[in-house]
Amino acid sequence: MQLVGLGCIRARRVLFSDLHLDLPAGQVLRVQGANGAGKTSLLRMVCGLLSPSAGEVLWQGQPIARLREEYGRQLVFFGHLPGVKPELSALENLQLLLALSGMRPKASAALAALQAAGLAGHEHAPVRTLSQGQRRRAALARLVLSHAPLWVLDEPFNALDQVATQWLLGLIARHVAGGGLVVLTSHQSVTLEPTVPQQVLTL
Ligand SMILES: Nc1ncnc2c1ncn2[C@@H]1O[C@H](COP(=O)(O)OP(=O)(O)OP(=O)(O)O)[C@@H](O)[C@H]1O
Repeated sequence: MQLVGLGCIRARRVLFSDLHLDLPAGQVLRVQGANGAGKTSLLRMVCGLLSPSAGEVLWQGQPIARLREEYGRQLVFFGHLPGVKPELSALENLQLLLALSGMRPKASAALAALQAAGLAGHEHAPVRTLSQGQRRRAALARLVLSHAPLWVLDEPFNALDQVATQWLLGLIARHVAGGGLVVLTSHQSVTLEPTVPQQVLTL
């Protein structure tokens, strides 16, 4: 992925401009900065959810604005809010999230992903009955099954305990080792495994 001369103006305020970055596969880009610096705005641009004020995002050499749905299938976006439906169970939510990205895994695989996310015993409970951290674990479980090469994760460690944090760090390390690309923000001082190639962008 390349960011080419990317600029962002929101509410008449320039958040960043002329941002150039080369992001080869097999690494993590960690975006950091103060509240309101523009981290989420940048992540939304990377996903094609927000149009840049200037410049463009290239994926495999092509502007993402031209790739549209084809690009959407190549990425997983995990936003600030976990995006799970409270009335559905953890299993149903996971199956729904995967179906939206064109995947129909067997129930056994989805159950195994939830168990890997530490939700054994909660697979069939409505998500509204789960804690904040458990809800986020349920939403993050899709990363276990996803084949998308690009993960865009906005504050993925929020509300996660130590065990879940280590689990997610392991998932990220495995994804990157397999040639995936991860763009994430985090206010927590979470340390990626030392083997994970990392770039840091401060806005
Ligand atoms: N929908 C919107 N319309 C107009 N301005 C917005 C909108 N969303 C965010 N902004 C403004 O853009 C700026 C950057 O917001 P953004 O969410 O990208 O920051 P952030 O770095 O992710 O912050 P935080 O660390 O608090 O999550 C803020 O000043 C915010 O007020």
